[in-house]
Amino acid sequence: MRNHCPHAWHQQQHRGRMWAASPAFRRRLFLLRSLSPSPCAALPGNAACSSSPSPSTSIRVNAMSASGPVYEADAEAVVRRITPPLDRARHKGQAGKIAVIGGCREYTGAPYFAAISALKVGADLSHVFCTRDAATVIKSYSPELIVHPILEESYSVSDGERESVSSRILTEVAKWMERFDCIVVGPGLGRDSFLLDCVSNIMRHARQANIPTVVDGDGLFLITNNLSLVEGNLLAILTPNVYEYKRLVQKVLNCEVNEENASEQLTALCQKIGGITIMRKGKADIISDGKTVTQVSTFGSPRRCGGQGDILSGSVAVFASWARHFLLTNEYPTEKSVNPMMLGCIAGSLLLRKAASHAFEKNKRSTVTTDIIELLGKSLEDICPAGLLSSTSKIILNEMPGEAIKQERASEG
Ligand SMILES: NC(=O)C1=CN([C@@H]2O[C@H](COP(=O)(O)OP(=O)(O)OC[C@H]3O[C@@H](n4cnc5c(N)ncnc54)[C@H](O)[C@@H]3O)[C@@H](O)[C@H]2O)[C@@H](O)CC1
Ligand SMILES: Nc1ncnc2c1ncn2[C@@H]1O[C@H](COP(=O)(O)OP(=O)(O)OP(=O)(O)O)[C@@H](O)[C@H]1O
Ligand SMILES: [Mg+2]
Repeated sequence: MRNHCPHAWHQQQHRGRMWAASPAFRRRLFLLRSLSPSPCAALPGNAACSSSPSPSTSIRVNAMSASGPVYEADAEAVVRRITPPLDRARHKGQAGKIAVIGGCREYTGAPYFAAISALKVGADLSHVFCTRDAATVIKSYSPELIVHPILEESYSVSDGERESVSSRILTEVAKWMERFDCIVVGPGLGRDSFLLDCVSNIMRHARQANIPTVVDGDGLFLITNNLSLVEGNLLAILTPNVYEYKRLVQKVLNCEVNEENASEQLTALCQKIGGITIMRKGKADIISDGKTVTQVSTFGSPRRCGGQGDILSGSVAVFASWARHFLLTNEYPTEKSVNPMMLGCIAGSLLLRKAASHAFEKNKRSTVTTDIIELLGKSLEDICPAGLLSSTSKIILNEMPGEAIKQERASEG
């Protein structure tokens, strides 16, 4: 009879209002808004699209897409939501341990950029697994990185040694693997066939150990020629640039990139590779996991200096592991429909773009990747100030926009 009692009805209403006002409800809403599926994105070829987004959501429609809108992610809300508080009770490692697999004779900048960006975003430890030639150079860039000189290229291994060297490399990396929250495969890896075979083994091992894996740069060259390395791995994220995307589309979909149906094609690509997450980099970063499509198009910088993709892959690794941890520890009833890999891409893309914008403001045409890395901290601080966060206040404060937190901090003196 409880339901017939007017007092009970009022209580229910009151409880409903309390729930709607609660941080938990708003948190859920934020994430759902950020990841609301594009009505056009569900099926490849589904170009008909007439529905518009609810006016109550903060999602903007990108009218540039000829075949239908791709919704802009509420990326600031995502960053605020998944960034963990700086809590005095936490110990080293709890904010994330990242490893970059990359770095060879030719490229030492790319793995450095990815690994140092992971630290600057907020991870506690950042490792690099690279060749011996590259290791000393990378160590000299920064004492913050833990550098393992274990990879080998064909020129340094005789035919007879290959098997034993390959198995030694895997054993060495496997020792560390369980500790990592995410690995980034590919920045500055090079394309040596023996080295890529060894990295394939590392990727298989990471997959068995359920370690999220961001694949970028030469890692994309590797997987484009061996799709089974990522096929069906829901913890894999690919971050192709315009050329890497073109090669992937040609290989997987057997056609050319179609700008008219960009979101449908990206969705089809994700589905064809078994529901992995792909962030197609460009003027807008378009992100899909084969079920939903969203984009981040906040203006960054007109400078296209090399290395910005490396910052992105390191940042995405940190945010993806934070998002995964966040969803696991906050008992989301909707967690199955919120993909932490997509949240990681959204957050990483926004942060890189904000940092690139600040760096360009300061350095104009001479902006280089190092300038952008230096501004990752300020950019995150603008969105999600570190000083006020604590384990007890994180939810309330995290609900507030960065500006409001700053004002509150100022009024507190
Ligand atoms: N400082 C460093 O050490 C850097 C190293 N990098 C590494 O360099 C390696 C190669 O990456 P890249 O992005 O340079 O890849 P690619 O070697 O595929 O491309 C090099 C450049 O060639 C051109 N290109 C490639 N394919 C093309 C096509 N189909 N049509 C027309 N032009 C085309 C583009 O200008 C492209 O940026 C990766 O391991 C990457 O991580 C980059 O991340 C940049 C910074
Ligand atoms: N035309 C563009 N306009 C605005 N931003 C862009 C444009 N192209 C790329 N970006 C931004 O730059 C970032 C890096 O993308 P880019 O295509 O340069 O990667 P990349 O080629 O892999 O870089 P890297 O030199 O590190 O390998 C992306 O997140 C994207 O946000
Ligand atoms: Mg790249």
